[in-house]
This record gives sequence, C-alpha cells and structure tokens, in this order.
Amino acid sequence: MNITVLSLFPPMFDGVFGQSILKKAQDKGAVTLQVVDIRDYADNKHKQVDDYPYGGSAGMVLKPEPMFNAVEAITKGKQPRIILMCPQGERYTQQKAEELAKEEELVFLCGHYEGYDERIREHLVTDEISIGDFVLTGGELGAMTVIDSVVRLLPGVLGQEASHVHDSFSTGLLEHPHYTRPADFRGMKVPDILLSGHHAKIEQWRDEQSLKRTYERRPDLLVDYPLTKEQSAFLQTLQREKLDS
Ligand SMILES: C[S@@+](CC[C@H](N)C(=O)[O-])C[C@H]1O[C@@H](n2cnc3c(N)ncnc32)[C@H](O)[C@@H]1O
Repeated sequence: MNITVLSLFPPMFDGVFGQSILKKAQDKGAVTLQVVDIRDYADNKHKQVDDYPYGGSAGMVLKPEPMFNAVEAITKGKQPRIILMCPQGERYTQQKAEELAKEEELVFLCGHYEGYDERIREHLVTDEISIGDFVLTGGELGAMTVIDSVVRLLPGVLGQEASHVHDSFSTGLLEHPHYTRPADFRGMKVPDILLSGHHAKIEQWRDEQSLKRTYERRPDLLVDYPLTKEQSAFLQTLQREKLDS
C-alpha cells in the first residue's frame, strides 16, 4: 500500500512514522509512507496557503489551489481514495479501517486553522473522516491515528498470527482481558482457568469475558451482534445477575 499525507506540518509525522509497527511495516515493504508539504504547491510568490474567509469571521481558511495542485501532482493517472480529515466527517470505526486496508493507495488531507475552502470537500475528496466528536487543531493527529489502525491490518505486518482478528471491534465485541506472569502479583491472582491448560475451556472463558465486557461497557455494540445460542444464554445470565444485584 502507498500512503501520502498532505500537511502543513510534515515534521509532526517523523516520530510516529519512524517507530514501532509503522516503521516495521515500511521496513518489510508492506507500506510506503510519504508526507508532502502543502506549501510546496502554493502558486503565489509568498507561498501563502490560507486566507481570510469570505463574509468575514474569525480564523483563516485553507485556500483551494495548493490542495488541488498537490493532489493532482500526486495522483497523476491514478484514482486513489482521497480522505479529508474533518470533525464533520463520518465517525471512524474499525470497520472503516478494514475497508481502507483493502486499498492500494490512500491520500490524506490534513486541514488546519478554521478549516478549508468548501470546494475541497465538494470536488476533491472521496471520504471525510472524523476521529471523534471533538475538535483538534489540525488533521495530522487524526491522520496518524487512521494510518496506524490501517497499516497494522496489512498482511504480514503484525507477524505470522494475525492478532488483530481478536481485537476489540474486529469481532464486533470488546476483547477479553489478558494476563501474563506472575500468576500471583501482590495477592492479585490470575483466574485459575487460564492456568489449567484446558484449551477449550479457556476459549469458552474468553468468549464469555468478551461478551460480559461488551455488555458492561458498550451494550450498544450488542444491538446488531449475531449472538450464538450459547452467547444468548450467557447474556441472559448476566442480565438476571444485574437485576438481582
Ligand atoms: C480547528 S479544526 C477546524 C474545525 C472547523 N472549524 C469546524 O468547526 O468544523 C482544523 C482541522 O483539524 C482537523 N480536525 C479537527 N478535529 C478533527 C476530528 N475530530 N477528526 C478529524 N480531523 C479533525 C480537520 O482537518 C480540520 O480542518
């Protein structure tokens, strides 16, 4: 996969792209990550990329020319998804990460200041993504978040066993709890079942814990979740326990 980010602050990406899974994914050849300075595509003498809003109001607005110029130069002959980071966009989910991970080429546009000229949204982009109902200073942190979540899904990036298939949201539920050594830490003990070596029972415990955790923390995820007969029965037990408590 090739990912290009358009930003007014390219150095912000140095740390994140140069560490951990994003670095490994590049080293393995699973992804190329490129950050382009929008200012390089400004077509005026002073490399101005923003201007006052028509109609007047506080803040500056990103001009259309640099964004259009940059996208046209980068995408020559290709038709990649062009993703605008935007608090007014579709709220980002694991399902969207899985969808984007199937693409060969992605381009991210990071806004700044008060926002960007509306013609960018209307005529340049294919997707608008919000990483949550809050406002960041710029699209960079959002783009990093989306890129990280997409790249870890690419084949081979997380190693032989694709551990992300068990991650929260990938299954539709929250993931079960994890424990590691020591089995007894200051009197806080690891559940006996995990030390039993009984794989089928451990799987059942994990499945139930995943359901319990989702029921307690994110019951909204259960609304459309296709429960098995066993899961329905376990959920009813949890509901009865709640009523009795
Ligand atoms: C200060 S914000 C502009 C907010 C805009 N005035 C509004 O109210 O919708 C500047 C830029 O940060 C990015 N941004 C802010 N919040 C975001 C969010 N929740 N998700 C994705 N990008 C965000 C966008 O690229 C946005 O253009």
